[in-house]
Amino acid sequence: MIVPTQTIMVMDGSIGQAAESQAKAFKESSQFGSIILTKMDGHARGGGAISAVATTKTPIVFIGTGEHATDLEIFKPQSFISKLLGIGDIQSLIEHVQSLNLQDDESHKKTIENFKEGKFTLRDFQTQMNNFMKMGPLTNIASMIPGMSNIMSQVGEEETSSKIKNMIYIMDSMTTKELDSDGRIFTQEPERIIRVARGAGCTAVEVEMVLQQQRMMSAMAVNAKNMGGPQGAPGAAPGGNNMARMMQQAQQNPGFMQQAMNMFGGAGGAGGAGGMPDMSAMMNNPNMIQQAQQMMRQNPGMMQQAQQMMQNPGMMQKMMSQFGGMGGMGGMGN
Ligand SMILES: Nc1nc2c(ncn2[C@@H]2O[C@H](COP(=O)(O)OP(=O)(O)OP(=O)(O)O)[C@@H](O)[C@H]2O)c(=O)[nH]1
Repeated sequence: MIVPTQTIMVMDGSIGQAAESQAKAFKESSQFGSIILTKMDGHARGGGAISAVATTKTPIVFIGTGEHATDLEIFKPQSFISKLLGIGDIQSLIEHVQSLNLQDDESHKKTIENFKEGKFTLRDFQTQMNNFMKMGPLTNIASMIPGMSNIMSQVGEEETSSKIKNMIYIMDSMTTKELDSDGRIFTQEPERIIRVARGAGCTAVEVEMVLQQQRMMSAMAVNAKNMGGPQGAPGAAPGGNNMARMMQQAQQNPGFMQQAMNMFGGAGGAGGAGGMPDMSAMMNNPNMIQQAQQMMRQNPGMMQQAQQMMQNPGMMQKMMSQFGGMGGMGGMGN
């Protein structure tokens, strides 16, 4: 004979307002002592659970975030409410980024250094993409960032992560010399693009997309440097406080995230997941978001141009055929 010491009600996070009546009925029949709210990894935000908790006066103890037994997390009211209100879960994001210990990562340090000097090489791009993949399932990350979960739901986890992986394969197929360059070497010797495409098992256009994105990032780096900015301030090492400050800024202006994502392609178009490297850089460089914001304010045309470029495959081809004389996106930000 089993004598349970604790009865738990497991409730699907997507149940909505039916949560109240269901919880009430269960409470009356089985007097449960706590609640587990499942499927919080999906689109559901679990708003109905609030009324379930209120009517039954029973706490939520865990949330389910996946299909495995290990995908149970301790329920954190603050995170839950932030997500419910769509303002992102800054605290979890900070903890997550900190848990990666990027400040001890040599290539990450080098990227930050380069960026401060107004440089952003293909290797920096590769580092950023790899870091982004290290952060775990993208939908989990997206749900922590204000305004980003909507965008992710348009593009989809699988599509986004496979695009990022493709970009990584492309950069993995580059030589040391190419990676450490600003990318112009590909403009001067276009046959390199063909070689990389063959190595990565993709088309030359896809390689050119990667190069184009790196050019945009590098234009940002140049702009950031020209504008000066506070990055030279002593103690401005990437870390908790700066992170918090940076994310606060993002939170105050959630539209910016969306703009940034749109700028690099958003849904549709071969540029699809292009927003990712940018997001990653922003998350890892506390000053970047500020500077990017400033830059876009000063140069609103850039955003439009970039958007058009990414959404128009014909334009890509035209650019491809013009290789030689092309200053590319890099010139645009100046
Ligand atoms: N993504 C995700 N899937 C979940 C979560 N919790 C449960 N699932 C999946 O949802 C499906 C249904 O889960 P069950 O535990 O069988 O649900 P149940 O309420 O006992 O179902 P019945 O016995 O049919 O009433 C399974 O495929 C689970 O793996 C979660 O938190 N996230």
